[in-house]
This record gives sequence, C-alpha cells and structure tokens, in this order.
Amino acid sequence: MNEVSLKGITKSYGSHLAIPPLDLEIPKGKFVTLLGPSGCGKTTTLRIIAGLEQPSSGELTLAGKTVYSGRGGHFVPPEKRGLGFIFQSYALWPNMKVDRNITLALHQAKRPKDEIAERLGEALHKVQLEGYEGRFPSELSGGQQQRVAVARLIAARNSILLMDEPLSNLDAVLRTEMRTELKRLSRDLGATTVYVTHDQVEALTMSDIIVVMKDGLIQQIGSPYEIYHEPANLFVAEFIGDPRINVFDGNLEQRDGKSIIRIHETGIVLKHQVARAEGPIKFAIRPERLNLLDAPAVNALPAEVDVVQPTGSQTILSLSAHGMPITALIPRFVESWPNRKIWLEFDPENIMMFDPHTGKIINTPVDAKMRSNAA
Ligand SMILES: Nc1ncnc2c1ncn2[C@@H]1O[C@H](COP(=O)(O)OP(=O)(O)OP(=O)(O)O)[C@@H](O)[C@H]1O
Repeated sequence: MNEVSLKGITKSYGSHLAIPPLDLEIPKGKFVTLLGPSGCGKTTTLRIIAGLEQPSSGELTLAGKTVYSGRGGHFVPPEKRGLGFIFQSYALWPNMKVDRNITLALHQAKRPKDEIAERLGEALHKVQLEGYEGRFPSELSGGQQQRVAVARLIAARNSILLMDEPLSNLDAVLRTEMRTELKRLSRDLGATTVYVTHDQVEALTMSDIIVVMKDGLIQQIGSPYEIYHEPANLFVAEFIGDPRINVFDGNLEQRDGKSIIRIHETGIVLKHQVARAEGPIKFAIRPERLNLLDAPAVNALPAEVDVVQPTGSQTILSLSAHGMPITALIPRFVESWPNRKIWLEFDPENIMMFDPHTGKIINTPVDAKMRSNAA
C-alpha cells in the first residue's frame, strides 16, 4: 500500500491555479524528493500533505487514512496526522530551551523519563549540539537552529517525515554531513520521507525516487538513475546535471538506412536508425560524455578551448564550436590545456534526442538502456 496518496489534488490562490490536478503515490519506506525550480509548487504540495494548507479539491490519504477529501469536506489537522516535519523556518519555540524544543512531543506523549533522556542524548549527538541543550533558540546561529529542528525529528521517530529544504542554512561541510545523516535517519526509522529541494545534488544523492515538477505539473517520476540518464523531456535533462547538459539544434537526415544528425559541417552517424522523418531536431550530450581529441575524426566537431576550471577530482572545460558554448567534464585535474584547438567526439550511444516542438525525448541513449537493464 502507498503511504502517501494524492488523488486529483488542486490548490488555487484566488484565480491562480498553483497546483493543477496532481496524482502522486509514495510507497512506504521510500525517500521521495520533490524537485523543481522556484515556484513550481513543491512547498505547496508538501504543506498540503502536512495539513498546513487546505487543498481546493481532491483526496489525500496517509497510511491508508483519508486526511483530506474535497467531496466530503473532511480535513484532519496537522497535529493529528502523526507526521514529523522540518521546514525552511525551523519553527522552534523561542521561549523553550534546546532540550525542551527537541523533546516537547515526547513529553506530551508522556514517554518515560529515561527514554526521553536517551533519545535527547542520541539526537544531540547526531547533530553535534551536545552542550547546547540549555540555550534558547535566540542564542544559536541559524545553522544551529536548523540542527535543533533535525534533532527534534530524530528524537520523535515518526513513520512519515516531511522536509522542506532542511539543509539550506548550513555551511557546505555540515550540509554534506547532514545529508548523510538524514538519509541514514530515514533508512534506520524505515520512514517514508517526502523531501523538498531545488538542489539537484541533494535530490540525486538522497532519494529513492525523484519527482521533477514544473508549474505545478509533474514532469517525470523516476529513480535518480532514470532522471539523470533517461530524462522524459528537455526540461528534466537541463534541470538535472552539473555542469549542465549540452543542447544543440541539429538536423536529422536519413541516408542508406542510417540516421545522421547534422550540425554545421559535422555529421554524427547514429548506431541505430531513428524512426523519424528528416528535419530539425534538438539533441543533447552530457559534458562527461564528450571525448576530447587533438585531431579530426569521425563524429567529431572542431572546437576551441576557452576556460579551464579544475575542481579537484574533475576539470570543467568551457569550449566553443561555431560560436556555440559547449562544456566538457574530464575526470582528472588539469590546470591548462596544451592545444587551444581540439575536436569533440560525440559518442552516438550517449546522444539524447528531443522533439524541437514538444521537448519530449525521442530516444533513450543506448548506453543508459544497457545500464538500467544491468541494474
Ligand atoms: N499564500 C499564497 N498566496 C498566493 N500565491 C501563493 C501562495 N503560496 C504559494 N503561492 C504561489 O503558488 C505557486 C507555488 O508556490 P510554492 O511555494 O509551492 O513553490 P516552490 O516550488 O516551493 O518554490 P520555492 O522553491 O521558491 O519555495 C507559486 O506560483 C507561488 O507564487
């Protein structure tokens, strides 16, 4: 059974339809991330699940129980939904010290004192706030307050966790650590987690399932692998991936049973024929899938190296070909590139093709198909 189920949920603010009818099924025990640009409706969706926002219509069930029904006028308030949540604003009680903030729900549930003390100690340890239990929230930095909110979640051990950008105020090191911590927490509790972020790295590293949204509409639901390697459309392909995927306007030609993508003078011969009429096409390749050659070759586009940016284990190369900016990613540290002139080889197995009008994917790269079969 699905733990969180949204059927035809809508939300309007006046005449603005923020969430068109939304259907979403979240299986028990999964870590599901709602990902999308600002204003796409992810926070509204999460607040609807939490009960902090009344939908305009539809039906919402949590663990098999209906908590909202537009038809029956049924609405269960947030405190009766049995959820743990952390939102962008940490919602700490300003008049309570850290220890009380973390354990309030446990006191209210009349848990034994020993158990409360044990859960408090464990939670403080996990967020590295031991020694801070006697402070008020106003005596903590924003990041520390965020960690108190995380500690409260750790201590409460709810079976459904809702998180809205809980790591946004943390510095880079703590952010990475807390990412691991939240993922472990969700797994150890066997909790169903709905996580909202616009950060694709968080989505890719933490999720079992990613739901990519735009303008209140779901663009794709899939595993991190599927979202990255088999995007449903150009929007998903461009939204996921850092550096961004390279997208080109080309022309599809069919010759002697072979499909060729023409881009300026270069023709990229595809391994498998694409069943599609000749004409304009958008095609894309991830920066790490471009091969850099120092001599002309089949399927290779002449280009010039512009900027070289080593990031440690990888180097980002900004290039230009026929005035088009192109990014390549190489898996090693390079400070400067010896030859300004190079050739970019497009491995046809790694090319994604999209309909230039609808943006829908036309093919799934052969390499991605092989890998997902192996997975
Ligand atoms: N209280 C409100 N009144 C009017 N419009 C609202 C309200 N809350 C949200 N909206 C609108 O609903 C849409 C979805 O907003 P929402 O906050 O869910 O987006 P989001 O994807 O979470 O964005 P962000 O990442 O910026 O938080 C936006 O167009 C927003 O302007």
